[in-house]
Amino acid sequence: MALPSISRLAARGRCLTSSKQFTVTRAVHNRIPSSSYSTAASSDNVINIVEVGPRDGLQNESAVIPPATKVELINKLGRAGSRIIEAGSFVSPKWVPQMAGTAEILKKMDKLPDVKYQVLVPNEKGLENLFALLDENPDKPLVDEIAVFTAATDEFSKANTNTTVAESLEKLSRVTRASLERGIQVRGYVSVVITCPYSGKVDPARVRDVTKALLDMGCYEVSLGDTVGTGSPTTVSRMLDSVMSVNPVRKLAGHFHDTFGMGVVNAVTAVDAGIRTLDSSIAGLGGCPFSPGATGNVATEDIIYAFRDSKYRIAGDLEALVDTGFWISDLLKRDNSSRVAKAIRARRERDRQPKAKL
Ligand SMILES: CC(C)(COP(=O)([O-])OP(=O)([O-])OC[C@H]1O[C@@H](n2cnc3c(N)ncnc32)[C@H](O)[C@@H]1OP(=O)([O-])[O-])[C@@H](O)C(=O)NCCC(=O)NCCSC(=O)C[C@@](C)(O)CC(=O)[O-]
Repeated sequence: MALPSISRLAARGRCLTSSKQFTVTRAVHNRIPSSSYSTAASSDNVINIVEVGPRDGLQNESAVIPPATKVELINKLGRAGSRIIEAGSFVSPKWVPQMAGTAEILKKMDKLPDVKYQVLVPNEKGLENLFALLDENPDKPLVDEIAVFTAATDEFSKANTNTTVAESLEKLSRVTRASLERGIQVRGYVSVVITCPYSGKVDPARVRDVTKALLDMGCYEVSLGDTVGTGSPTTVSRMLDSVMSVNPVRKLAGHFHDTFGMGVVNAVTAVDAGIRTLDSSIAGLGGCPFSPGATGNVATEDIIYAFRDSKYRIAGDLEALVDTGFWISDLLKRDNSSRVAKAIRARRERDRQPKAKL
């Protein structure tokens, strides 16, 4: 990916990132009673959560979800303390019909000043559509960043975006450059970092190299996706050792699906390895349309609970997030996949029972 101006643009992207550091206000703290939050992203004790529920969580739902519901979900998450929200995607509606209304959602959602909103963009067409929307709405900064995505295997990349990995990196370098030129920072995803649903076990060296290509083209961070959710602490550690041998850990994030119930332990493994950004989905919503059998992301509620009473600080009001998770699960008529949310609801019900007289 040796495009001449990429490293210069990457440097600009980094400056943008630091100029966008958010200031914590008393009002924000007041809204987040159950956990403290600092935006000092360099602090070793802060874990950032990227809430992917409105995008990764909803993209696989077969029933049409009205845009107003998606807007309300995004607003509820922001009010419950989520600080980075993936709000939708500018992918082809023929490929992922559920994401078709993203432009309308961005226009209608509340854009909270202390929340960073990102959208997924697969190619130049998607970026053109996003730029057209931004041009039509010059007074409202609708998004803070985009996310581009590729995979560690050609087989998955073909199924997901109709390109090989090499072709996709070439396309994404153009998308990244154009986005950075417009002052919009870019996050990258690598899918199938442990197992590919089409070709099996994935060589960690492939993940290492694709991650490096995304960082070299100017992504400020790369999220490592266990798309299928087969990872365990051993395989995740092995993959991270390889990726971290050439890529700075502070530019990596963990994105774990919970198919085998390993989402939380894999997230803890990633944090132990030095990663400080985790992707998760409210109520564990989700699944990738091109990863048959995979379930949703690890639940946001479970991640927040896992680090409670630890040295780490994570933004988010757990009780409000539990309410949001049950609200959306009930609307979608699906089971809430968060064990923590279920336990908290059971505790609330017990607390409501009249106490037996001694
Ligand atoms: C990349 C493409 C578009 C290539 O799809 P393609 O069919 O090869 O595209 P094309 O360039 O040949 O264009 C075909 C038609 O689609 C249109 N088109 C082309 N691009 C767009 C666009 N952006 N928005 C709207 N329309 C578009 C284009 O204009 C044309 O329209 P026509 O001339 O036939 O009327 C397609 O494969 C696609 O949209 N794939 C998206 C797949 C997807 O969204 N997957 C889920 C997200 S990734 C994920 O979930 C994993 C992640 C990130 O969460 C991490 C993890 O867990 O691993």
